Amino acid sequence: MDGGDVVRLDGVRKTYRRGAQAVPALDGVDLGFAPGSFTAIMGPSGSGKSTLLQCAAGLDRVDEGRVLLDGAPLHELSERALTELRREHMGFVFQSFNLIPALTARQNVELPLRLAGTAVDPAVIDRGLAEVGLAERGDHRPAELSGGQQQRVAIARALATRPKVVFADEPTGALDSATAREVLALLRGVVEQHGQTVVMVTHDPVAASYAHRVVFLADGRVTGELVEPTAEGVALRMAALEPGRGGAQPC
Ligand SMILES: Nc1ncnc2c1ncn2[C@@H]1O[C@H](COP(=O)(O)OP(=O)(O)OP(=O)(O)O)[C@@H](O)[C@H]1O
Repeated sequence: MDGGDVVRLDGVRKTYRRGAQAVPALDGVDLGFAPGSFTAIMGPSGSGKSTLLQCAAGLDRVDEGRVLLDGAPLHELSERALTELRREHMGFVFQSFNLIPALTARQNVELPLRLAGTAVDPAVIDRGLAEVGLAERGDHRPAELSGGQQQRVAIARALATRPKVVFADEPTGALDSATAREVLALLRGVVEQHGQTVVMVTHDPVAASYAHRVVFLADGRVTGELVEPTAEGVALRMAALEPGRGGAQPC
């Protein structure tokens, strides 16, 4: 981690209120994502993974600390400036694809460019669809595509503006394992071919093994990381973070 990180979190704290109760979701997180890196965020349920992604993307405000995108402090920007910055420099991929049902695959991929007021070059959209293996499917609506194909459209859409960083929240959570592997290989390929930066939250050790690095969270803190992870190595770390989930422990 250094000053060249695309995204940096420094001393980030975030506490939610549930009635009179304070729920600390992030409890002093220092983390950087280097250009061209693919990072998986893992941890037990409630450990703060989604909150970390939301804060890193400026979708949620931090209580303490700083979030920097290419050195620009997100926490100091107005909502309007944040929205514009997200449109231009961030891509998002979700578990449930979040495509617009009434639009074709091509129109879905074009959407971030249109929202950002950028001219749409049909050749660029063709290339984007071809890159995700959907050159022939541009005119199909989401309902006419399989789950894996829909997620490929979502990846092409996330990359349309050539963003600095793509945030993926459980991108394979709704896919069968063979399709999930294809989508993950595609994501890793994108990182390697275009030097894109991807930050992915996942529960799945196999999904995490496609990343260059896995960061483990527990109780809102970073508890460790694995570089060039294997699925087995990740599963072992997760078992240590989730006592009682392995089945061997007495009830
Ligand atoms: N909007 C909210 N209001 C109140 N508490 C919240 C809110 N969002 C998250 N929390 C709490 O903050 C903590 C961290 O939640 P978060 O969703 O970031 O965890 P997570 O690791 O993504 O969990 P999961 O794997 O179950 O999705 C949890 O205790 C959660 O209940």
